[in-house]
Amino acid sequence: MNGLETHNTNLCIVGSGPAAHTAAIYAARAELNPLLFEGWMANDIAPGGQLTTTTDVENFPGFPDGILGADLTDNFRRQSERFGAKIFTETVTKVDFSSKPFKLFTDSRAVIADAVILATGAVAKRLTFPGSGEGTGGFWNRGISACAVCDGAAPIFRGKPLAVIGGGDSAMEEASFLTKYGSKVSIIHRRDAFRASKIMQQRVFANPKIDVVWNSTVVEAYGDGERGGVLGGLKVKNVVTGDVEDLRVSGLFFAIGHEPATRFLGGAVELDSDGYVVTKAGTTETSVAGVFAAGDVQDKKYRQAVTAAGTG
Ligand SMILES: Cc1cc2nc3c(=O)[nH]c(=O)nc-3n(C[C@H](O)[C@H](O)[C@H](O)COP(=O)(O)OP(=O)(O)OC[C@H]3O[C@@H](n4cnc5c(N)ncnc54)[C@H](O)[C@@H]3O)c2cc1C
Repeated sequence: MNGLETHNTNLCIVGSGPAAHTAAIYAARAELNPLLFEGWMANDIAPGGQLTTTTDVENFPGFPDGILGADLTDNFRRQSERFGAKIFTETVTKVDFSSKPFKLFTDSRAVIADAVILATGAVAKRLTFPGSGEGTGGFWNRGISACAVCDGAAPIFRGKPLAVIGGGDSAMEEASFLTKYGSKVSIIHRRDAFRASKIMQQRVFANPKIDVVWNSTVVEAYGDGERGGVLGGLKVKNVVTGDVEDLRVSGLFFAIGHEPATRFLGGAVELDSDGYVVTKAGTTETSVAGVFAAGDVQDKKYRQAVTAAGTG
């Protein structure tokens, strides 16, 4: 097909996280000979998906001592391969679901598939400022996280002041959740009002462990002199007055939303207003019969490895 190497398959799986690999393990064991495209830095995430961007995963059953995210995804991949799933480290850039069999394209391959499982996940949005990154001088995964539910219970946050950036329902939920662990939680919001639902706001305002830093953005994260390379605090700028204040915290959680990886679909299946694939309630069926969606690409509520694996 147009000079591309062409493959025919019963099932093509797009993605590389727990949803994609669970689907691959089940399909391979059912002798459907699935082809899986794990992407090559698709959405700037390594093959393996979001878990490759974190350290210890402590809430995935079967690993009582926790497991590194990268090791867990390596295990998923090995298990898929063990049962014969064929894995390509390429990103699917285009699809054609207008007729059966379905067609999918990477830069070098075309796939003709009877069925498709979309498991391309989502990306937790992050902010960039001095100290927010990885490596030397940055506190990503050393105090800064984009997932309070995943990381909030870590010992470095216990009994310490914490902060959340955001103003929507997730920010309210994450701040409330973090009060179980932190000594107090500051929500930093760039406006003078939240867009979260009223009930979520009320819960936050009624919680004595939460305070709100209105009209403010974080301009810098700095380290804790005593504890080496972990987060010690933030420089927070009031966008109205221009004043910069110091906020001592041991944890900072971005709760500014996720972006589902659905652009490459070009409208081939129905998406909701936030860009997530719409599935029929209680199933993984999309608007196109024979095309299924699993994991975070169709789930903006639970967004956990175990739920992604469950739908896969
Ligand atoms: C920092 C952080 C820490 C987390 N910690 C935990 C935790 O401790 N416990 C927990 O349960 N959950 C945790 N999560 C959430 C968990 O990682 C996700 O819920 C889960 O990984 C979602 O799995 P998924 O299969 O939907 O896909 P994802 O993990 O989102 O992976 C999908 C992957 O598919 C690939 N892809 C995307 N587009 C294409 C394409 N067009 N072609 C080919 N490949 C493509 C990319 O590599 C992409 O990353 C964490 C998330 C983050 C961001």
